[in-house]
Amino acid sequence: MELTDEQLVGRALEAREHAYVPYSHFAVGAALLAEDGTVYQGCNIENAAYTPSNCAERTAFFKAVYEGQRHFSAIAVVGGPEGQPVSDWCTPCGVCRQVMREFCDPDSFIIIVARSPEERRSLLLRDLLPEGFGPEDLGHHRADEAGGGAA
Ligand SMILES: O=c1ccn([C@H]2C[C@H](O)[C@@H](CO)O2)c(=O)[nH]1
Ligand SMILES: [Zn+2]
Repeated sequence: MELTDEQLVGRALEAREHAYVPYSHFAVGAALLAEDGTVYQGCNIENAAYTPSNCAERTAFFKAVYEGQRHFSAIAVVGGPEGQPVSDWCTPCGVCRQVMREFCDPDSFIIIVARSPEERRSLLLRDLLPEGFGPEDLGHHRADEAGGGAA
């Protein structure tokens, strides 16, 4: 049975529980849906040196790519002050939008931002990263496709 958007947000809320955020105290969770139906969860992971911090969205993408996934349909993202229920929208940062651009079709990949499983907004990657720079701009096909590599 296909996962609903509501269920994907539930998985993002679950992931948020694992956020390691001793510096910002802003906890984020993400749930990335691969085209084969597998869900990869991610949380933000901060660092005393600050710049090595990783967002929830990228944690989910990097877990998935490591597991061999290259095709994705959607990601749900929830975030807010640690220890409190989510009460506002949390949209992906620019770095995460660029990571999405590497693996996802801007015209079909959906970013679901949510305050709760019931209160959601669905955004298209194209609208969050207009005229983005991607693999094709370097003459690359998607790396997993036949004939991948330089065009
Ligand atoms: O969409 C977002 C926005 C922020 N953060 C993280 C980065 C940092 O750890 C904290 C505050 O910016 O939230 C995410 O994980 N995803
Ligand atoms: Zn980010």
